[in-house]
Amino acid sequence: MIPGGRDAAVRVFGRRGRRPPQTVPDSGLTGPVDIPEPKQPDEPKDLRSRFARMRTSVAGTVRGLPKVAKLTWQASPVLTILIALVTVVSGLLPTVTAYIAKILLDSVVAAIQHRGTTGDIVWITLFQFGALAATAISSAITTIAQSLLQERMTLTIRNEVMAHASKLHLAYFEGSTSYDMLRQAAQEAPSRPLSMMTSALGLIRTTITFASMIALLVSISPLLALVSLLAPIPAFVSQSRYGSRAFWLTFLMSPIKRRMDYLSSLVTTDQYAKETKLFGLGPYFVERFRKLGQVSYERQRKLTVHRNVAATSWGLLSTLAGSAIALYIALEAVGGRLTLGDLALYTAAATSVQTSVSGLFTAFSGMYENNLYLDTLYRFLGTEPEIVAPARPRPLPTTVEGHIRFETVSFSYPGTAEPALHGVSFEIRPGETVAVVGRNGAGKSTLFKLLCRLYDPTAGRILLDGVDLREFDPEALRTQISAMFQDYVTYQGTAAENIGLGDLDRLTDRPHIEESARRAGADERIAALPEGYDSPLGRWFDQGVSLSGGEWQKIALARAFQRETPILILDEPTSALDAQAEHDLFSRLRTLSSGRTTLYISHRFSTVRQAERILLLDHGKVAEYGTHEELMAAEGGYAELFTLQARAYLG
Ligand SMILES: Nc1ncnc2c1ncn2[C@@H]1O[C@H](COP(=O)(O)OP(=O)(O)OP(=O)(O)O)[C@@H](O)[C@H]1O
Repeated sequence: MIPGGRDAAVRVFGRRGRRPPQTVPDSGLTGPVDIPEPKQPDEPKDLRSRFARMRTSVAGTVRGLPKVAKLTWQASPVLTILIALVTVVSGLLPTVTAYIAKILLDSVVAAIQHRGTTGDIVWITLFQFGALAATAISSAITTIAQSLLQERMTLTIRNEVMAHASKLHLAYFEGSTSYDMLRQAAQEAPSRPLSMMTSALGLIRTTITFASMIALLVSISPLLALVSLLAPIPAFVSQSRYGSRAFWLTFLMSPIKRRMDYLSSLVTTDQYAKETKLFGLGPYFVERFRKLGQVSYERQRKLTVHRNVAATSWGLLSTLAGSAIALYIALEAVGGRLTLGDLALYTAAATSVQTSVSGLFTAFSGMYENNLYLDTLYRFLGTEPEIVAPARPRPLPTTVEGHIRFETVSFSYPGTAEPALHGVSFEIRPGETVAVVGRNGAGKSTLFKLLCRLYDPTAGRILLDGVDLREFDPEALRTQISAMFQDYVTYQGTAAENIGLGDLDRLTDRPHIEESARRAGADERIAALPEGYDSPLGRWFDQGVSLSGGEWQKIALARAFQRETPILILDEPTSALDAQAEHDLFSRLRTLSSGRTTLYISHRFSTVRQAERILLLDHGKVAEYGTHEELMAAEGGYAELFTLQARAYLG
């Protein structure tokens, strides 16, 4: 679902539109390509609210500055000081240059009229050279400092984004709005603080130029100063308006861009290539991508054209004012009220004030636009992880026994009405092995996720050795659990790394890794690889070995066995294993799980019956719980499913 999908659909088709909202597909795979955007905050229409909004955005932008300055300082104090010094100097240079030009012209006139010497002219030219050289050097320093800062700041921010993302709760990654925010923070935001800083420094530099120039202008003609001041305002207004629209479009485009990225990955990633080819989906996906791209381009085109046409039209007003000023000065010179040097100075000053004012506005609207992106970054960085340690976490017992108790646990995934678990109560004694069974969607994996505290129950509680899981530090709790999930990860690394990552403390402990591989039944295959445990797995490597599905599953199992914990959780551990490998694993599991509380999910009843107790879930509720014999004798749901499968085997 895109954020506000249903509302958005209503906006597109109307309340009693051509199609009922629920039939509007927003996956991007079929249906209209003009995927509606989430609602953009309304543009204020009347002057008063526009002014109020401007005040808010100025305040917001200014408030954003200290954070950015801090980031820049953190990235490099030396470069920050350097760039600040150069800014002040380069702010003054245009005024100095203009003043030197005036003196030079006046000296030339004086020399012509035999009131001065050529020596004066040489000196002034030397000064002029100095000022021009300083301008060139300061601009070079700015470029160098900026690109170095850019590198460092991008690294700092990407680090922060990664560090924060690694702390966030699982549900955050599963919501589409938060996913968009994460995408913005990871891709757009890293370059923004420096742009913001550059704009802010530009603002300071321009202010210095502006103040010194205006001082010159006011002393000669206040009217001239006023006209130069007012002319560029319209250009600013249009800039700030389109700046915010550009942000919204990039942000809002996320849903459409996300679908484009997905379509592109369907065609360009090895993972999907087989199916895409078999079903002949390639050209279809390419065509969908093209259509979505067209919509995205059209929206971007409209904005770019409007933004630039408006800016240029308003900018013409400023040009007109500039020409009027030039005429005024020229007439004054003809009238003999100004010297030739004054004429040069005023022309330079007036032009400079005008460019400064529009520069000020441009810098400010740049800051405003960057600030909107930064807001997203800060909002992301400000998102509190929902699964956190309590203020005073209870220390884990020195030996965790693995006594698990669910007390009327209910759970609904965020944004869903239907509970995935409903009033679930059961108990597992320390060291016991329990198989969890049930139809697809019954809530089995959810149960495991709650036990690992990837989510917290909506109601009820889960106890480990008599203590509510929420009283422990979740990270400490997870060190007590080894788990293999249904959708395990296949790391693009060596076989040893793939297993070693299961226990960071023993990442390079080769004998232990080999033992874990033996436990999972992966050792023979790894030994047969070209470089044994050091063989790279996966296609990212030139010499990477492609493993079969079952072989990968054994590696993932070995990773789970790498940790020696009191609780072992396996979500369909043998779904990809052959019959022999499955049999071997379950034979070993008896030894492997001795003294550990073990839970596994399986749809194969031959393995399920080997568990000490069996928990049957049905529509998120505990339907049956007991030994195989008890449940068979009860002739309930378990007995029915068991017989169904057994009969199929016996023909
Ligand atoms: N991340 C999620 N967000 C929202 N709903 C979810 C999420 N994961 C699972 N669900 C829903 O919760 C219910 C239980 O899912 P769960 O994965 O626990 O089922 P399961 O019993 O493990 O199924 P299977 O045997 O197919 O693996 C399902 O109806 C599913 O649609």
